[in-house]
Amino acid sequence: MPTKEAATERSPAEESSERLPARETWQALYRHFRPHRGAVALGALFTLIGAATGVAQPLAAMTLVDRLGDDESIAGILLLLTALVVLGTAIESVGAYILERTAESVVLAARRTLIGRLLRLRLTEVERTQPGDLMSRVTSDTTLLRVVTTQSVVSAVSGALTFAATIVLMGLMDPVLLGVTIGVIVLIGGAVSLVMPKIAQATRRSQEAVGLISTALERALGAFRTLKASGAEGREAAAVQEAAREAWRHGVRSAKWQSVAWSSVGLAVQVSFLAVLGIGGARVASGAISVSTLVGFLLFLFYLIDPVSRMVEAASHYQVGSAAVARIVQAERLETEPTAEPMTDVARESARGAAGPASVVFDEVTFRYRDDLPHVHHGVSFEVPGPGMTAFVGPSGAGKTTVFGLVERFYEATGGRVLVDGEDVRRWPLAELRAAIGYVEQDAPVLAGTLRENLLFAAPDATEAEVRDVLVRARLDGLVERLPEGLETVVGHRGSKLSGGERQRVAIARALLRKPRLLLLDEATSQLDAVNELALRDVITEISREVTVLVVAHRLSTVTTADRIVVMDAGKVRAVGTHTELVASDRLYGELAATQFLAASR
Ligand SMILES: Nc1ncnc2c1ncn2[C@@H]1O[C@H](COP(=O)(O)OP(=O)(O)OP(=O)(O)O)[C@@H](O)[C@H]1O
Repeated sequence: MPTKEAATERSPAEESSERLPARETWQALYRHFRPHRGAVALGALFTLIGAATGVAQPLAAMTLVDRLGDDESIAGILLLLTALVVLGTAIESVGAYILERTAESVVLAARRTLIGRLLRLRLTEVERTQPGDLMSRVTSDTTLLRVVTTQSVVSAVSGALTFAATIVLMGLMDPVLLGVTIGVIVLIGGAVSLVMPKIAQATRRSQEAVGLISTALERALGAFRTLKASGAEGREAAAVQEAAREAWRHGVRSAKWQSVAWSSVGLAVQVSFLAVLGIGGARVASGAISVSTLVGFLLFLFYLIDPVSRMVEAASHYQVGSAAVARIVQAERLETEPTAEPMTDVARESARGAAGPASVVFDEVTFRYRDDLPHVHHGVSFEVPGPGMTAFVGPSGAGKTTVFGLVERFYEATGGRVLVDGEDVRRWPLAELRAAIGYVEQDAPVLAGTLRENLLFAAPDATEAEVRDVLVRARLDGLVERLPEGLETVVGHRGSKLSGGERQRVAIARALLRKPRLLLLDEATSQLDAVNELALRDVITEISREVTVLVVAHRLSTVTTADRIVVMDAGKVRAVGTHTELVASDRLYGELAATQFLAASR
């Protein structure tokens, strides 16, 4: 089922239905081939030597036939033929191994580049794509590069060379028969060239469908409980199966055209054989050529199957590869975040920790998530000097979480300025900015893996003592003690084996372990029981004496003690003050407080 984004935007999957111009396809394929050209050349050399021994075989066979006619011994020539076969096979198999190995290296390099880029993508780019489709580009499309950048290059080159050599030898034997052969091959070759673009098109569609399978599966498995609770297994399975069927349909279409191309090679040779047999027979009868020449020519003709098939194969692999490379190029073109930015003085000082708790200033910030969407922030301004706790409250959709997204520079303000430590976040090196911040997202994501991996995720160098300390502070020590495997307990996909409250505490512990100068908590304690919530509130209050803490809260009871409360409504700041001040001065806050305290007293 299409999501809101999918309905309004062009995903890379949709873009990939457009073909990459031929020149760009060549360039992209060459980029993948270039680092391995040495290995491919070596593989090609072995293949060529192997093929050369193959070319020598008909010559040896001709000599054998002549000797048979002259009643001479054939033992020597038989030995030579056997040696040629064994040597040719051995050399060719070494060449094949080198090429296969190189092919794997091409795939590895393409995957590494893609993975490196994907994890550095801008959030906006990820939001407008389908993760499943991106995954299939890394896993499935890259595998289609393996053949085209190695085996096909060699096949094309060695095929063309052996084809030329064979044609020359055939021409020397009998130009008339060669003319007949070439005539048939050109006719059938012309037909094959019409088929080639169909292979590319079918492959492209098939790969797009593979992307859809991943997307549909990711959607279903990512919300597995909801899927089951909604009784949607059948419908979702049908959607995935439909995508699988689509992949099959186009895969079969590609296979059909490929088999048409390949069987045309056989057809060309068979037809040539019949033509050569007919015309050659007449020429033998008229004494124009000898029997051995005709036999040799016919052997060469069958030998021609190999180079011609190689060239056809290379051409059809090129079509498959060009479809895959177009999808890879589209993924590579998605915008990434900057990595190496120069450090400004303020950033450098802050990074050293010299600046203590961070300050945050929003100066007339305007923001919208996409150009086609309305603004979410309409001139948001507030100042948060560190340390202390500042709470953001207001109706759902007011733009509170968006404040955090802009501080982390997940998104860039469309107008105004966001300052951290007095420095515009756009002038901060991203890594340094984020190193100063601990962030607990609204739905407290926990990653698959162990509890320890989750805690160390944001601070891989934390010591055991620091981990233990944070466990106590986040009230997780009891849980860890209860679990037979303690910190090594596997928490399941997105922490599905933990309770909602436990997930939140893990997320808080993870953020604390980072020792941030600025802590962003988005509804971080909403799922905790009263006792744990109170305890963690105390911990956070204590932390806020040294660190700047920003919290988004729906339950006002959790933020009444905040040093400062920013009331947001419809993308604007309507008031800033303490709880007591706001109850007296701001109507919206007063209403929120009244409703919530009423609710609490029921
Ligand atoms: N990634 C996004 N892409 C497009 N629109 C978004 C995105 N995230 C949020 N929005 C929209 O921006 C507006 C503000 O969202 P935001 O999450 O900042 O609100 P909030 O005040 O934190 O709400 P809540 O209290 O419900 O969490 C909402 O209308 C929301 O639909």
